[in-house]
Amino acid sequence: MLAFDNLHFGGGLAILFVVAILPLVGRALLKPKTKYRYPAGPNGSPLFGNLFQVPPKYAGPKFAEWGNQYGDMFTIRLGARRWVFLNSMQTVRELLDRRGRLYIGRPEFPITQDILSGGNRIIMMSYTERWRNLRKIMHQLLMSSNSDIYKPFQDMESRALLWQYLKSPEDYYQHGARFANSVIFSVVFGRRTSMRDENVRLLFSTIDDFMETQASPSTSLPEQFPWLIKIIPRRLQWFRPKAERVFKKTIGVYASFLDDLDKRIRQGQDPKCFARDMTDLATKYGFDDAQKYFCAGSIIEAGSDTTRNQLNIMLAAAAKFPAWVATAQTQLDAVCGDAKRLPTMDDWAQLPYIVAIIKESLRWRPNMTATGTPRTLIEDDIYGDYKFEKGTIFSYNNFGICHNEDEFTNNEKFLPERFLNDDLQDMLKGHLGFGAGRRICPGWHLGTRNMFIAFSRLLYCFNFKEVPGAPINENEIDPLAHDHPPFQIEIVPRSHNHVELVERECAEAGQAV
Ligand code: HEM
Repeated sequence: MLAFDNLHFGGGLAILFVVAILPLVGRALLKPKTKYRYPAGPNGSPLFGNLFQVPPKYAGPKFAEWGNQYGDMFTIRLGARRWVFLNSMQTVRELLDRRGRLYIGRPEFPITQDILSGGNRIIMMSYTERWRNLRKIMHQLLMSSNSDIYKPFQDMESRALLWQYLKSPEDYYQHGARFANSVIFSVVFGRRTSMRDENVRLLFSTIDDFMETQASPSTSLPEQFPWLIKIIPRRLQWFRPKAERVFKKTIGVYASFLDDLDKRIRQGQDPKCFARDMTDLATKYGFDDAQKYFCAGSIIEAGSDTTRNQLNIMLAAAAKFPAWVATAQTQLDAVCGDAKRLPTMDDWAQLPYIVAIIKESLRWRPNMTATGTPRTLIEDDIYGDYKFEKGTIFSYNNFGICHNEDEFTNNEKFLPERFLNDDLQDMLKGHLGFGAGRRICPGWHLGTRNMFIAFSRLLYCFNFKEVPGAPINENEIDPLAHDHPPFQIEIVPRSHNHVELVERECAEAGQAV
């Protein structure tokens, strides 16, 4: 979808201006640069390239189709920029992993990063010293040796999750959102959250604002023509007022998290949380206030929505393919008995099937990134017959690879068994759910532990069914469904004993939020 929704008179003028100069720029773009050689790809229009062939939502199947047509790689042009898509696990491993040093930048996002995020969102940051410092802070916070620190929060919040599923299963999507948000908020700011918190509601609305603008490569016309921003007079930039408003709102929400922490400390509380160390580290690296706010806020944002979506994906798969749920429950019952006790993180080694479910849920449907996450090449590179120019954008064709029969047989089915192999315990192997190379998700360890505790407990205590007359469309699980259910689903306790177990073990955690 193009960013024409709030078009006003200034916007109209700007578009006239753009249309007038595009032919000149188009000619320059089309000039062949014989030094470089790129994989083939679908034809597009001279000026906009393939921009209008990309569906604005749920673009995965279109990219899978191109992947099937062109093999290992294909090239498209979105606006002014050339994108190469990698269509096999092998090319992703070779280019993004083995040559990760080169494939480490991010493209320019002149609206969603420079204006809407004030240049501060780590996910869209180019390869700069600030990005390197932020990654160091994230690693310090999220490294696996810290897992004992976040384990109690995951235990408590997953108990609250079960309680809420029991009491109001129709709000399952909100309970998942609260679970994910409260774990990361407790780790970073030392406080649990509830969906009634105004700040949590505002946080999710800032994520929506951001994702709506950024989600698809074709979301916004000027974003695909970065030079445009530089030449359109500022007062004619029709996208700017909204982006600036969102930036202001986002900074306000993030600042309120740190202000609230300061207030609690002044009141004599001594919350043990990472925000305190993070602020010291950010000061050490010379971050200004906005950069500090985004450092904390980005972790909350990244840690909340991804786990929430992953829960929705697992639920959809459970309702559509009940056979694997029965296998999971047999293993859970063997370890925890008949509603005797809840699974815990210490059961990890005895529950390999749950670990396989985590990996299959990351493969079966993409979380936020059906078409992968882009990165830019920071030096020229040669691969086989191809020669790529520095600055070219690369992405892994996430949906296309995961739904290619040569990579995954019976790819449409949810089959955790496919991951029951020697690589089972390497949570980054065999799928692209956490990305690849040096931009890989730094929160993968926390993310997988979130999934383990939530998946195992939910599958132990509940059954999931499609609602008659409302089949789940697994190709359209809305990743931004904060205020409405992404699909209808029937959630029922497995037995009276399981109800009693949840009442007994989870009431305290659940009633407090
Ligand atoms: C189910 C859980 C999660 C999934 C599926 C997920 C997925 C992803 C993906 C696909 C990327 C892009 C990687 C790339 O470009 O190759 C990413 C980046 C990132 N993730 Fe996660 N993530 C999850 C949980 C988390 C958590 C819990 C945190 C932090 C608490 C986190 C923090 C980040 C950050 C900061 C980045 C940006 C890294 C960069 O650009 O350098 N994620 N994540």
